[in-house]
Amino acid sequence: MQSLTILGATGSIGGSTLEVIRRHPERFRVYAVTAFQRWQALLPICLEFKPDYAVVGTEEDATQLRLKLKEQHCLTQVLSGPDSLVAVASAAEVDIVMAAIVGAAGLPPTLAAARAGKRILLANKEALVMAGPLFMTAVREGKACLLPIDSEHNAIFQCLPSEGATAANGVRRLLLTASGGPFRGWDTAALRTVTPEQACAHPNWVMGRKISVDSATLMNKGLEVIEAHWLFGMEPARIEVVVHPQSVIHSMVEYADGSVLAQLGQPDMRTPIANGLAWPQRIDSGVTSLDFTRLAALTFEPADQVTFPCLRLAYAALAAGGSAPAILNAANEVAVAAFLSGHSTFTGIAKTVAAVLNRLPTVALESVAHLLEIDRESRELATQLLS
Ligand SMILES: NC(=O)C1=CN([C@@H]2O[C@H](COP(=O)(O)OP(=O)(O)OC[C@H]3O[C@@H](n4cnc5c(N)ncnc54)[C@H](OP(=O)(O)O)[C@@H]3O)[C@@H](O)[C@H]2O)C=CC1
Ligand SMILES: CC(=O)[C@@H](O)[C@H](O)COP(=O)(O)O
Ligand SMILES: [Mn+2]
Repeated sequence: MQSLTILGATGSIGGSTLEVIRRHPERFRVYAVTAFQRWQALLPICLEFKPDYAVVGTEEDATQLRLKLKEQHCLTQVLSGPDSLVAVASAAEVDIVMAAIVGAAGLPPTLAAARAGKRILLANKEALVMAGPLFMTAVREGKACLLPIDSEHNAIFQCLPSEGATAANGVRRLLLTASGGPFRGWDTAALRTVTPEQACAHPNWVMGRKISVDSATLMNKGLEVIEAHWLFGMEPARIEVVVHPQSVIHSMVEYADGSVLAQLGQPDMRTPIANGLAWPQRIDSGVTSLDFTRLAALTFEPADQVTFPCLRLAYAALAAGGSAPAILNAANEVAVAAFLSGHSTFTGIAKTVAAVLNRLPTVALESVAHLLEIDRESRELATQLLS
């Protein structure tokens, strides 16, 4: 029996994780679940999975949740705040941590899980993008087992030899597939007036609002290029993006002999989640088979980095190195939040990210404290530019 902490249990990835775990009560028990503001959504999760701990954002919300749980005779203890996230991610009782908080808020508990040597199922790509070398050092030093959950990276992980991606084992390039998002084929003029609802209507995947907007700007693919660089130790020039609107092929690895290995499947996150939970074994995820006789054509095209400059900005930040990916990520988080709350335009996202990257110097990352200071500064500048 393996014991699991689910960071971000009330989100889209959190929900899919619980669906897979529900099928395997003999294999997994839930040690802790966390949410931020939606403590009401944590209540039924606690009642069903009976975790030892539940963590919410504030002590006020914790009091409310405690009351409701007591009424139902549920023994789950309720904690609050960022330190409690770190505690449940690194507790000795925990074997596996699902890192599914959205954004930079997920970094401290995920880093704590790495230092504590846990099996980390990494969905929270922003943590790796902002902290790349610091995070990978923590994984190495903590002897953690880092498994990618992001569908593209999980696909690549499945297509790579067990020693990973290096030129020495004959890997020529990694090919990340991109759906192109809901605005594929649109021009910049049309993008100026799109609404959050349009941007969140992903053609193939049902996901949280922040990642849905990132998919629409192609920043998601940019973050994924940086994520692939750190996960697989692959140089940026050998990480390519190809638009594949059907999202059936989740990514590919090309080898020196010209072979291309691809992972295919339904666009359903329960597949990579089950892969991470059971690796190196395979378990039922609840995902149905692909019916090849009913699949329409699988098509491919280049990404439009002129209309969607975020992908280009991410490649540039990766090339610049040091603090640039953290600045890119922080500015993007602020700009996406402004767009989602109606305070900025869709095209304003790329403009804000570019402006913040232009104004702040790229420096070497010295420590996590230094990184968090850069994150704070970048958010401050992005907020100023948007006001
Ligand atoms: N959804 C998907 O299919 C995929 C997602 N990912 C990545 O996984 C991560 C999660 O995405 P997704 O599930 O879609 O996101 P959601 O918005 O659906 O869920 C986010 C979760 O994080 C919690 N949360 C939000 N802000 C904070 C905070 N400041 N402190 C603590 N917890 C917080 C939320 O709590 P509350 O509910 O209380 O707000 C919720 O549990 C992202 O990094 C995303 O890029 C990667 C690949 C696919
Ligand atoms: C499910 C997943 O991993 C998302 O990151 C998804 O890939 C988004 O799709 P696009 O960014 O390709 O539109
Ligand atoms: Mn992805």
